Amino acid sequence: MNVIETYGLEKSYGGKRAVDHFDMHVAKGDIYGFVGLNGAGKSTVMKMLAGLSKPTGGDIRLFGEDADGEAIRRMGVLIEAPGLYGGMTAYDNMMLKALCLGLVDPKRKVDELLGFVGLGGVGKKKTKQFSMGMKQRLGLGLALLGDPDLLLLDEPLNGLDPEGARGIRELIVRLNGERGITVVISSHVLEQLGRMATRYGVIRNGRMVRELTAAEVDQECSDCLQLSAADPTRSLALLQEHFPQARFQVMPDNSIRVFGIADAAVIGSALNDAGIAVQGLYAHRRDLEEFFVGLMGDEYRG
Ligand SMILES: Nc1ncnc2c1ncn2[C@@H]1O[C@H](COP(=O)(O)OP(=O)(O)OP(=O)(O)O)[C@@H](O)[C@H]1O
Repeated sequence: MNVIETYGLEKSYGGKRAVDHFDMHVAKGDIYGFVGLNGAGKSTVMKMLAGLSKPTGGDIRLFGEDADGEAIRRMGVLIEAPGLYGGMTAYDNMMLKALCLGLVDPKRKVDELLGFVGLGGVGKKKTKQFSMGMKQRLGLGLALLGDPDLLLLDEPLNGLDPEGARGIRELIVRLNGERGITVVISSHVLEQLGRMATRYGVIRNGRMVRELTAAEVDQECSDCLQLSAADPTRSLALLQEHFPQARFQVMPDNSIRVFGIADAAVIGSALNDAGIAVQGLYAHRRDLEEFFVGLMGDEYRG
């Protein structure tokens, strides 16, 4: 079952489309890594999903139904900086929200969640004295107060050092594994995202460029051979004909990446036999960052 589906979602600000014909699919149990360059539209999408901003077009379905107040209540949200009262303790911040939500046993819930996010021992310290990592942990605790089935986390790793980012990642993985919570997380920290995401969505200029599973990303990042040859167009046609089982990608500099053939010699000799001079042929490993930067930026040519 898909927990989130959007169809042709749009948001315009003063005639400019920030989100444009945007289709998204998040399955139950996913940790969905939502990636895009600055200004691509991630926060705008998150705000619409959370019911904080009204779409100017398209539809949102949550938990298989039209997005209404009931569906939104099943969601925990951490968008931009957590809204904390700096003069209050972590406990009081949590308690205030728990009371607003009308939780049955707020004290027990607040104690349990503060322990879960690793803030059980912060005592009387005011949140304005918290480190960035502590603030994000508390933001996560606040988002969890209503026992959500779905968490929307917009840049929860922003401003965190690697240790802080790892701590938040471990909490997200536990929430997903132990409590079955579906998570949508936007982040520029691709290295951390790569260690937890089960599915990815890539947004560029307000549009979904591609959705793919972690296994598909692994495959895209697999080893390949990179080839520079005198006549790239002819080389590509020839290789596609010779090696129908392989996959090819033409790069912006007209080099060709070859996936699915380990032996460089067979490629070299196929081109040499056709009289095409090979200028370079070497093994290349594409990492997660290179893959996503290619998809997010304008240079991607698929
Ligand atoms: N309230 C607003 N009024 C006008 N334009 C807006 C508003 N909110 C967002 N935008 C514009 O919409 C576009 C998408 O912004 P958004 O904040 O959703 O991007 P983002 O992918 O979250 O970027 P970042 O990673 O920098 O947070 C940008 O061009 C932004 O300037």
